[in-house]
Amino acid sequence: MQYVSTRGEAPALGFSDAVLAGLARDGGLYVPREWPQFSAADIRAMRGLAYPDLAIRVLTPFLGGEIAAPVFERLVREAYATFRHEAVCPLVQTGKNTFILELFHGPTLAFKDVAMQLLARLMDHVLAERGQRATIVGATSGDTGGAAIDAFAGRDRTDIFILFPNGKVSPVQQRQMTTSSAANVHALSVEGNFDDCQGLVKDMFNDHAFRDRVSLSGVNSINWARIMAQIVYYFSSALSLGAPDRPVSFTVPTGNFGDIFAGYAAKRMGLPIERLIIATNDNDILARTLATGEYRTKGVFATTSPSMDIQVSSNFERLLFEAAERNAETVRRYMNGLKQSGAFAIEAGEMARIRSEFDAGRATVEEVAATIRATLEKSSYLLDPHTAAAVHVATVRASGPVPMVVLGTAHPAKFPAAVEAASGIVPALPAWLGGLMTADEKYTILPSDLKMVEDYVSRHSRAAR
Ligand SMILES: Cc1ncc(COP(=O)(O)O)c(C=O)c1O
Ligand SMILES: N[C@@H](CCOP(=O)(O)O)C(=O)O
Repeated sequence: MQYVSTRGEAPALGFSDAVLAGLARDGGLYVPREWPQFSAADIRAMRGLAYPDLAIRVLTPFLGGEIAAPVFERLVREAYATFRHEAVCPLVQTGKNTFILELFHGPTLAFKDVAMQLLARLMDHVLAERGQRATIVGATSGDTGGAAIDAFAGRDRTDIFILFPNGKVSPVQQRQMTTSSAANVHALSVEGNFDDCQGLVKDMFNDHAFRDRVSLSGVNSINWARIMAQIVYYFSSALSLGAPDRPVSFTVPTGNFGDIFAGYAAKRMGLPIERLIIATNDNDILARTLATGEYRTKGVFATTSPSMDIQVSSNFERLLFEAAERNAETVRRYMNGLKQSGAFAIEAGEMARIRSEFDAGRATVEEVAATIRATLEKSSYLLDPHTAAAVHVATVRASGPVPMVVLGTAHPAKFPAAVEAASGIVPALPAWLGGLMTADEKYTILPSDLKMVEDYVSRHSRAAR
């Protein structure tokens, strides 16, 4: 299996190189050259598999034989042994034909753990085999950072630098990043918003001299392995609801478009998915794009679902590549438009292809709060604000007999203030995180300035030459 860049000007790479590369050298994102295919019979044969066994079955074709089967199996089993629920990602029924796929039973209570626990082990393995070290940078609007720090803390072959927007993440999210005592962990509070943090990360990758000097790797969903690992839970939930003999739809709380792109990938691999519904908060660039055919950035609003406070939705580039029938020149043109004027218009044929697979809707802060209240009253189920945004959109958009699965992307205890304001209930952190709110914090505040961030990373990375 080879991986190609959405911008067509970087070399195609094998699996291990694509995982270490993160962003392609032409600024594009890696995607598999072709989608592995599972027939209905293959999918039927997956019924009843435990989550790690299913992950091994679904993900092995992506490895291109580069990781020995027993090694991969061990890494997968270790990754999902960190989850506190036996099913890893359980499916909970909340209405007649509606389900929440709970993705928050990992160490940091967000769906990011599902991919990050595996990615850290894969990277460690590849680096150890090559006798190399890497410098990892990541941008977070709150959840990726904590998950990455948990997964990489104490790993000798990597130093990890997480950029989060100063004052714009929840206190629980911040402490999950700032209370690690591991020497290889660096939490950087950037004076800006998430898009600034993500822009800095991409600029570091596009500064090739810096990139090579520190052996840069990334753990955001620009890294193919993040998307790859997230494909598995689309299979697990659809199988529980009768796949391949019964189609399923998904509504996904969306920011950087990684999670829902994993659903698109599952569909391309043969999983019978009827609709993929993008749910945004007030930062509704993707809902507007689906409605108008134009991707146009505007200011970012702070909402009660901060992890989705995003304008530049990285993985939408992967969908554009597919919608343009893998024409990298079209993707380059769109991305140049985005860089120069903050906008680009998507051609009609491409928009039609996107609309044939996706719907989109948004939930305002008030609608999120009302949904938390209503779901508690109706189903005795306490939602976090991100999942609530998706439940609202699913309720407005879904109809018909096809089961609707909403991705439950975070535990409500990560956002106690918003959940309490909406429901009157203060969700408690699980016992294993009991000391989080009193532990000492350690972080560095930096301006949103490429040179200053690069200097900091260079000075603190053991991989820097
Ligand atoms: C809790 C939560 N829900 C939803 C999202 C959006 O996911 P994605 O960025 O993959 O679209 C995020 C951030 O990524 C998140 O942390
Ligand atoms: N919402 C994310 C933003 C980064 O997304 P990623 O999936 O590309 O890592 C977060 O919580 O940090």
